[in-house]
Amino acid sequence: MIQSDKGADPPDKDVKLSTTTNPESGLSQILRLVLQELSLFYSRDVNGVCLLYDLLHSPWLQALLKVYDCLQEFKEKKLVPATPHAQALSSEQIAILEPLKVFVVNPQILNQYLFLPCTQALLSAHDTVAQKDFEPLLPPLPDNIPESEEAMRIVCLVKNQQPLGATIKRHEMTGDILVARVIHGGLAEKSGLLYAGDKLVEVNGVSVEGLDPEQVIHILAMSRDTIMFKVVPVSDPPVNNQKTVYVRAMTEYWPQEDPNIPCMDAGLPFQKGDILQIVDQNDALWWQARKISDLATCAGLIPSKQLLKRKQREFWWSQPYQPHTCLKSTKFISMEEEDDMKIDEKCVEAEELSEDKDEFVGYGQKFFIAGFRRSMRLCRRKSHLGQQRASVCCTGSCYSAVGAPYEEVVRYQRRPADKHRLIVLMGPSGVGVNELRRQLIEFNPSRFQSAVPLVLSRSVGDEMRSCEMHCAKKEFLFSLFHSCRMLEYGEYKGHLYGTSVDAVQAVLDEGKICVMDLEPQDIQVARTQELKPYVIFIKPSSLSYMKQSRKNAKIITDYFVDMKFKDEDLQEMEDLAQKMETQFGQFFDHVIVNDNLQDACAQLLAAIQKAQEEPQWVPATWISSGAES
Ligand SMILES: Nc1ncnc2c1ncn2[C@@H]1O[C@H](COP(=O)(O)OP(=O)(O)OP(=O)(O)O)[C@@H](O)[C@H]1O
Repeated sequence: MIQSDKGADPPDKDVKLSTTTNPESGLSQILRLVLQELSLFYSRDVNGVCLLYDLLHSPWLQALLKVYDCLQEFKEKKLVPATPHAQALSSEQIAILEPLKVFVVNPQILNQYLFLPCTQALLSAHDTVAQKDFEPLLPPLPDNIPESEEAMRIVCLVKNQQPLGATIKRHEMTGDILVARVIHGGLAEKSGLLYAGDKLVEVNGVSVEGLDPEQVIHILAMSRDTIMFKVVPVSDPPVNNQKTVYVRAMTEYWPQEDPNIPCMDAGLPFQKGDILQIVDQNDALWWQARKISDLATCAGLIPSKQLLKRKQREFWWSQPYQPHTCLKSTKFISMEEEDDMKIDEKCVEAEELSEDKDEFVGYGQKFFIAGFRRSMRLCRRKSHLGQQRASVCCTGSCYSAVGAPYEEVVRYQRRPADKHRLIVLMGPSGVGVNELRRQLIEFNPSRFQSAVPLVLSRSVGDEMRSCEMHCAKKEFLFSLFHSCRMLEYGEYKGHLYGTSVDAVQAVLDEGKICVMDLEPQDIQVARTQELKPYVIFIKPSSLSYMKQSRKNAKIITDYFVDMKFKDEDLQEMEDLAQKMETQFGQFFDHVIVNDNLQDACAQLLAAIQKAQEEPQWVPATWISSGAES
């Protein structure tokens, strides 16, 4: 009754299925064997054997067994009905089975099976398809179809909750109304009957000749249960044989604010960092995509990479002139400039007064965490070096990485033998980045570690003794800046220091997880195949909660050390966090709100575990084909 359309064989994963569906081991084969066996008894006229022989030869049983075999064999394939009345057949069979219970081995099982509601429903559905008994009834085709209309196609779509998923346009020269695009996952695409380029002749029986697209849309909006199109099919329907790609949105897009989108309602809004599945890139200007958080829905229109870049450029030119650090000349710091870069003296003085408090005690021992000083992030921010580095490292890579609107991504799962991913913590000053890092390392020092920074050897003095730092010569430090091997750098107590890629690698080589904090503008240097950083943004909680929870917390400001948070500090923290999210949110793999410190620590541990053990979206350029999951 049900036949295959001779589709492709089921995939390898269905090995079990394919062995059980071998016709040779199917029910038909069993029946053949039984018949052979019975024929031996037939001549001896064993009681009831004749009856059984006839029963097994009956066409209804043959047909039912064939249904069973087909269902087994073509579970994965497109099915077509082989008989128009499976239901009647099953009732007939139930009636015949009843008096034959004595002869047929276990007829009750077949009986029960046929009575199951799901079997009944299946047979009913089968018959509906076989008899083409669809609702609603289509109006009959007119008898007098002129010769010239032979190439027309009548398409009837039943309206449901789904969008129609097609856009129309008027041909500039001919004025014809054409299907402009068919959106993936919409009603039109699922019907397989409408294609971009089809010319609309009638909608719901109304000729569209001379109408505006808006008027056609109005007719469509008025239709109730069904929409009937009469179309002249496009001679060469477009074929989408492009591979589906996944991208991370590096910018945001709001169709409602874009007057150039061909159809606002079909637009897909997205935010920085959203992962998009791009299903159609046939149009050079407008791609079709879905968010991976919503793959079941109809796709939407998004600007293509080229179009979005153009929009970005236009936006850039429309803004008032602002000097860009990337445009500054590339030069290195002279000794005099080094002196100019001295940290705020008041800050140094205050820090030195509180020197002892920079030591952390774990398990009853003095415990120095490499690169960890509470004042470091503040000092780094005060440094002029950040700008210098921007000019060193931005040649080429800066614009392309920051400016690319979409970044192709793939799923990556770290294999147990691979090095750990670098964990980068980021957040506004005072939010608790160092506190969380400290707690993490203290919790499990054999698993988590910071990278040991380098410091200019000539400047190491007594005041640096409490920090774990490696001394380096100026030429060496600068060669690292030059080659972008310095992840971050700044001043500490007036001394030039930096954390190199090699310092991170040294931690990773020990099989540990390297945890470091970075300023958002430094993230590009760390985003390499080598380090595969996982960026966790630490976000402040609500102002009211912060006022309560940070009552006894201490911060370092420009002028004071170990000062209590003032309301304006908390407000500043919130504003800065917002700016960071707006500007750099696309780089955040995970966000933790630092409400309760213990909760935040637990979340941090869980996030790090996920980063190392579970598949994550990473830039495609980080992954060689062998490593992709
Ligand atoms: N969830 C929290 N609840 C209460 N206090 C907290 C919490 N998180 C951090 N703190 C406290 O807030 C103060 C500032 O934290 P921390 O030094 O870690 O900030 P930071 O983000 O590293 O900023 P900076 O680098 O400028 O010092 C510390 O006293 C810390 O103990």
